[in-house]
Amino acid sequence: MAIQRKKITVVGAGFTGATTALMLVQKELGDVVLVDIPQLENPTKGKALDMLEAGPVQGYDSNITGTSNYEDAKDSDIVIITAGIARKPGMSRDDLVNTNAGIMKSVCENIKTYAPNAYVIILSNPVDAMTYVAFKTLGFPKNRVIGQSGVLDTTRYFTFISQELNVSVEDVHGFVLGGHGDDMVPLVRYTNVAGIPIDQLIPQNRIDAIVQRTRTGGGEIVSLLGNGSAYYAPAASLVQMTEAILKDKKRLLPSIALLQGEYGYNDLFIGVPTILGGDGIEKIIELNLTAEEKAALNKSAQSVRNVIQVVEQG
Ligand SMILES: NC(=O)C1=CN([C@@H]2O[C@H](COP(=O)(O)OP(=O)(O)OC[C@H]3O[C@@H](n4cnc5c(N)ncnc54)[C@H](O)[C@@H]3O)[C@@H](O)[C@H]2O)C=CC1
Ligand SMILES: O=C([O-])CC(=O)C(=O)O
Repeated sequence: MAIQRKKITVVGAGFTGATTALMLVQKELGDVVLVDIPQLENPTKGKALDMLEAGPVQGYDSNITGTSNYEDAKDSDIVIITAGIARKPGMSRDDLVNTNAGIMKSVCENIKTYAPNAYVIILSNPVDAMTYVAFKTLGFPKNRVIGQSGVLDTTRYFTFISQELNVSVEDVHGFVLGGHGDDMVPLVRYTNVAGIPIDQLIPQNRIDAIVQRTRTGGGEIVSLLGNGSAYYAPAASLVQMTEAILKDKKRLLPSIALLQGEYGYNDLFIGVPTILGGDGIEKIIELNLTAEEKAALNKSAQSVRNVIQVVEQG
């Protein structure tokens, strides 16, 4: 049988979804189907056609179509869910929970019907809880239901470190653990620049400031934009995760994964280091944490549990 291009569906054709779609075709990771609600079918088709027409200039052959019909997502290899409302200044991500839980359930019912073998990556906020809602609705195995937060939080952390030291972003390594909220845990002890621990390069008070700016990085953008939230770095993060899966790269990237005993948590979706490859989350990496790091992670885990409780009561 002829080799076929991969099929990637992006649900939600707003700021994050449309930007993700463009970055996916720019990298020729597959043909993209952009899905939004029926009331926005024409604008969704229009965005997709506009992106398709950039192909000859940019040199990509990936196809991209817009639709409100989930049948067009049939047999997708990857589904990325960005559907939902975004926060505005003064709101927390958790304020979105009730609206977005309803949207997530309806989207996942369709994905379950039309793309039962897909690897599903969730972006909609509050993303740890939305990944849990998606998992419950889809009924897919846990390796195929993956939330995005840590790649984004980590790329922000790296940006601030590289700016502080005036070094290439390519030389900064490490990651951020925990829920995608202001309690997230940038792991300073595991952060280095070309192998040199950052506490040998940056004074403690500046590290503390970078950690704090990372934790509130999403809010910083929300305040600046005034009417929505970040989309370029979130889209880039989704594309990196998609590429890791489609190319079976076995990248060690932070993902929101279902923990069943790892880090001492049960039945909790939260950000942890994972191996992302051709079978989705192929492994969760368990790190030794100091008492202080574990306490910080416990606090973040409790925040996620509180939001999940709202979902379950609603
Ligand atoms: N996890 C993360 O790191 C990040 C999460 N987000 C979240 O992603 C979500 C999307 O953000 P934006 O794209 O900026 O918002 P947006 O408002 O620009 O786009 C959302 C799109 O979802 C669509 N939509 C709503 N209900 C739908 C349904 N049932 N089926 C299909 N599409 C539906 C809307 O019509 C809209 O076009 C928000 O919840 C935001 O908080 C955003 C950035 C980072
Ligand atoms: O801050 C928001 O609401 C969107 C988001 O999750 C981020 O940019 O980290």
